[in-house]
Amino acid sequence: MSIQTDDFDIPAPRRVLDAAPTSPNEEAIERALRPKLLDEYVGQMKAREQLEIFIGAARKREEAMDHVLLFGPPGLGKTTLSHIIAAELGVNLRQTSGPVLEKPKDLAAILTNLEKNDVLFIDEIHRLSPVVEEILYPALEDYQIDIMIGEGPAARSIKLDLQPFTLVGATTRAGMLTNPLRDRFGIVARLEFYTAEELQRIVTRSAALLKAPIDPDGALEVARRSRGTPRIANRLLRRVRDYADVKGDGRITKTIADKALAMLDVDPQGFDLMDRKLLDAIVHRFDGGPVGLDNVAAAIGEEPGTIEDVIEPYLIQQGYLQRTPRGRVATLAAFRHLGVAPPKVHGQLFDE
Ligand SMILES: Nc1ncnc2c1ncn2[C@@H]1O[C@H](COP(=O)(O)OP(=O)(O)OP(=O)(O)O)[C@@H](O)[C@H]1O
Ligand SMILES: [Mg+2]
Repeated sequence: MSIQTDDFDIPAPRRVLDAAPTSPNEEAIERALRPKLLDEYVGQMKAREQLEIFIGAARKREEAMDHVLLFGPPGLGKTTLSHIIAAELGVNLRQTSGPVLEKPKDLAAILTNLEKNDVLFIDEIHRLSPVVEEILYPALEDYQIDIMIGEGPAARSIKLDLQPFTLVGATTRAGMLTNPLRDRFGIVARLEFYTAEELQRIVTRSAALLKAPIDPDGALEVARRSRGTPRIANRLLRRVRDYADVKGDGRITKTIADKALAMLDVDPQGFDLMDRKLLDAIVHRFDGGPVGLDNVAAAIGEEPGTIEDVIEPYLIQQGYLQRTPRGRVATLAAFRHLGVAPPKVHGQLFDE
C-alpha cells in the first residue's frame, strides 16, 4: 500500500477491510471515536431499546442490572456498548477477557474487588477455561464464590460474598458458549450489520471528531464500502482523509472517496480481496458449491475460523453466500458479481 497513512510506522494491515483492529495505534484512535452514551450510539435499535429499559429500571431501583451477552461479528460495537452500559448505569467498568483469565484465582481477584453494581466486561467470553467458568456460575447467580484456601489435605473451600454486579460478556461466536453459561444471561443482544445510512452517520460524526471536512456523498461512499461495520468505516475514513490531503484540498468528496477506495481494492459492494477470493474459489474451483468449510479454507489458505467469523457473515447477510447443511453455496448474485455465467441446472438453491 503506497498511500501515506497516519500510522505509517506500522506495517500496512494485511487487509484494509479487516474487522479486527490492525494496530495498537488504531485501538487508540478507536477509543477516541467511541461513542460514550447510548444517544450517540448509532443503529442497533433492537439492542438499544432493550438496554434502555433495563438500564433505566436498574438505575431506578439502584440494583445491579441483569447480566448481558452481546454477540455478533467483530467491529460492530460490542466493546463500545459495554462501556456505554457502565456509563449509563453510572458505575465502574472492569474489563478483562476470556483468554487472559487463566486460573480461577485470576477471576476471583477481579470479582472480589468489584464495587456495588459495577459492570464486569469479559471479552471473548467463549474462550474462558472450564475451571474459570465454574467459579463464574455461583458468582452470577448468587453473587458468591467458592475459593480454595491452602493446599493438599489441609485445603478447604470457603464461600465469599460478592457485591452485586452485572456481567457483560461479548463474543463473536455465541454458538461456542456452553449452555449453562448462556442460560445465566438475562439479556441477550445480537448485534447486526449496519445499514449504509447508519454508517454514513457514524462516518460523518467521526470526520467531525477528526476535523476532516466531508461531503454527505463522500460519507455515504465510505459507508457503502465498509462491510456494514463501524470499525471498517472509521478505518476507511482515515485512509480516504489521507488521500484527500495529498491528492486534493483535504475535503472528502464522493470522487475523492471513490478514487481512494478503488486504490485500496475495496470494490463498490464493499468487498475486498479476501471476500472476492472466497467467492472466486467457491464459484470457480467448486462450481458454486456446496463445498465444506475446510475445503474452501484450504483452497484460499485461510483459517476456517476466520472464514466463519469474519469473512462469511457479511457475504451471507448480503445474499452472496449460503450456509447449507451440505456446505457453502454461492448464490446467483455471487456469479453475477464475478461476471460468471451461473450453471444451467441450478435447482432451488438459486431462488432469489
Ligand atoms: N453504534 C456505533 N455508533 C458509532 N460508532 C460505533 C458504533 N459501534 C462501533 N462504533 C465504532 O467502531 C469501533 C469498533 O467498535 P468496538 O470496538 O466496540 O467493536 P467490537 O464489536 O467490540 O469488536 P471486536 O469483536 O473486535 O471486539 C469503535 O471504536 C467505535 O468508534
Ligand atoms: Mg471488542
